[in-house]
Amino acid sequence: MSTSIQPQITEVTIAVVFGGVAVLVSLFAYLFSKPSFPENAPPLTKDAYPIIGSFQFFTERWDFFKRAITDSPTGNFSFYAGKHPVIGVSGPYARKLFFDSKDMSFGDGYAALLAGAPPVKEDINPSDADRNVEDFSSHFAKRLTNMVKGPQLKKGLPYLLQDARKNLDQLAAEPEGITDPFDSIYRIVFQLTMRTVACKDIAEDPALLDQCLSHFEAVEMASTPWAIMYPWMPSLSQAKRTYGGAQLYIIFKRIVDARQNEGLREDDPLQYLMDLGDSIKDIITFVIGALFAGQLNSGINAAWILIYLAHNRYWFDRVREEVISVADRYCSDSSLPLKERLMQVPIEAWENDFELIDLCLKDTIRVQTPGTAFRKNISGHDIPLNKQGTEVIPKDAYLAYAVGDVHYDPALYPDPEKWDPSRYLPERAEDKKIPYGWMGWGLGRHPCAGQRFAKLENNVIVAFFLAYFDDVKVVDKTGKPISKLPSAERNNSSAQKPTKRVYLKYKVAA
Ligand code: HEM
Repeated sequence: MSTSIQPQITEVTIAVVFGGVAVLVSLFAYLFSKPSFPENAPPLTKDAYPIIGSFQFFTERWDFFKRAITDSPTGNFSFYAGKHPVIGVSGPYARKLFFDSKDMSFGDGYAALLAGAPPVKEDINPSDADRNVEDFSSHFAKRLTNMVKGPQLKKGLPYLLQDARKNLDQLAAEPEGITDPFDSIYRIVFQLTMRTVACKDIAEDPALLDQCLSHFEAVEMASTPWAIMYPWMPSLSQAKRTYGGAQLYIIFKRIVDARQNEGLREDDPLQYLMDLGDSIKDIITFVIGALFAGQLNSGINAAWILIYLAHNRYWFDRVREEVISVADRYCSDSSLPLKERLMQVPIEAWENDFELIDLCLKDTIRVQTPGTAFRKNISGHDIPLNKQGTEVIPKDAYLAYAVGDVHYDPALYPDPEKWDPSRYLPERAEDKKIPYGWMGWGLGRHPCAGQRFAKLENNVIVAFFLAYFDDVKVVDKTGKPISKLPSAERNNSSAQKPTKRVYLKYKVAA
C-alpha cells in the first residue's frame, strides 16, 4: 500500500507547490505590474528602484524634482510612484496645461498620490458606487464654497474673534511667556477651522476639540510612501490612519445621531449638510476632508508668519502700525487697549484692510509651503506636452508639478530662501515677472476654495497676537534667543511642522 500512495503524495505535493508558485507569481504581477510609458512620453528618471519605482519622490521630493528636471532635455520626465505612472512637469507650457486643462482631473490626481484624509467607514448608500472621484471633488468644493461665502464669514466673525481671544488670554496667563506656535497657534487654527467648516459642538468643547486634533494628527502623520504606493498593503501606519479616521467618524456620528434623534438643531456647517439631506457617510467624508484641506496649510503658515515677524523687527513694527491704524479707523476711543478696539473692526476691513499682513502671508506661503500638485489625464487619449507635439502625457497617466519650479526659482525670487514680503510691492513685483509666477492659492481651474476664510483667520490671529503681545522674540526651548531661523524643509511633500522647533517668547502688551 505504501508504495502506491507514495508517488501520489509526491505528485500532489509537486502540484501544490507549482500551483502555489503560479498563484504567487500572478498575484505579484497583478499587484506590482506597472503600465508602460509610450515612446513619446518624457524620458524615465534614473532615480528609481526596481519594482517600487522612484521612492525618492517620497523621501526627498524637491531634490528628486530638481535632478529629474535638470537631466531631462525638456524639463519633463516620467517615473513610477509604486504602480502609478507619473509625468513630472515643469516650465511655462506644461504649467499652463496642468492648471488650465479640463482633461486634467484634480480629484483623481490627489486620490492616488496623496494619502491625506482617512477612509471613512462605509455606510449603506448604494448610489456611492456610481460616483466618480472628479464628481466628488466638485461636490466637495461646492459645499465648502457655500460655507466660506461672505454672509457666512460675516455671521461667524464674532465667534472667530472670541475663539482667538480666549486662546490668546490663555497664552497671556502663561507665567513663562514662551510658546511653541506649532502647538498653540496651530490649535487656534484647528478651532477656527472646526467652527467654520465642521461642527460648533466640537469647536466649543475644549476636551473634544483636543481629542479630534490628536486623531487628526495621528492620521496625518501616518501618511507614508507605502500607504500611497500600495494602499492595499497592511501596515502599522495604515492601521493608525484607519483607527484615527474611525475615531473621528465615531465623534461626528454621535453628534449627528443626537441631533437627529433628539430633534436638536445648531447653526453650523454640520447642520447645513444635514439639512441638504446628505448621507451620514457624505457628511463625515466632507467634514474630515474639509479639516484636512483647511488645517495643515493654514495652521503651519499661521505659526510661521508669527515666527518671521518676531524675527524681523522692521516687518513686526510695520504690521503693528497697520493693526493700530485699522483699529483707529473703526474705534476712536484710544483709551481702550488695542485688543478691545480691534473688536469693533467690521468684516469688510478684516477681509480687505490688512494689506501688509497679506504680503507677509504671501511670502510665508512661498517659502514654507513646499510640495507638489497632482492631476490625472482623464481625456482618454495622449495629450501633447509641447507645441510641436513631440512629447505627450499618456492617457490615464498622473501628473506632478512641484511648486518649487516657480517659488524657489532665483531668477524670479532672488535669494529664494529669504522671507521678504517687499518682493510683492509694485516696484519689485517678483511674482508678476512671468504668467503664473506665484501659485500659493492655486491657479486656473482649481483655485483654493478656502482662500477667503484662510486669509481672514490669518488676519485675525496675526492682528490679535500683535495686539496682545510685544517684545516677541524667537527662542529655543530654554528661552535662549535664536539668531538664525532653521531652513525651510523643501523636501517635504506638503506643509508640515518643522523637525527643528523654534519657540516664541513674548511679553503681554501694556
Ligand atoms: C494658508 C492656507 C492655504 C493655502 C496656502 C492653500 C493652498 C491651496 C492650493 C495651492 C490649492 C490648489 C491645489 C492644486 O491646484 O492642486 C488649494 C485648493 C484647495 N483648498 Fe486651499 N489653501 C489654504 C487654506 C485652505 C482652507 C482653510 C481651506 C478650507 C477650509 C482650503 C480648501 C481648499 C480646497 C477645497 C481646495 C480644492 C479646490 C478645488 O477642488 O477646486 N484651503 N489650496
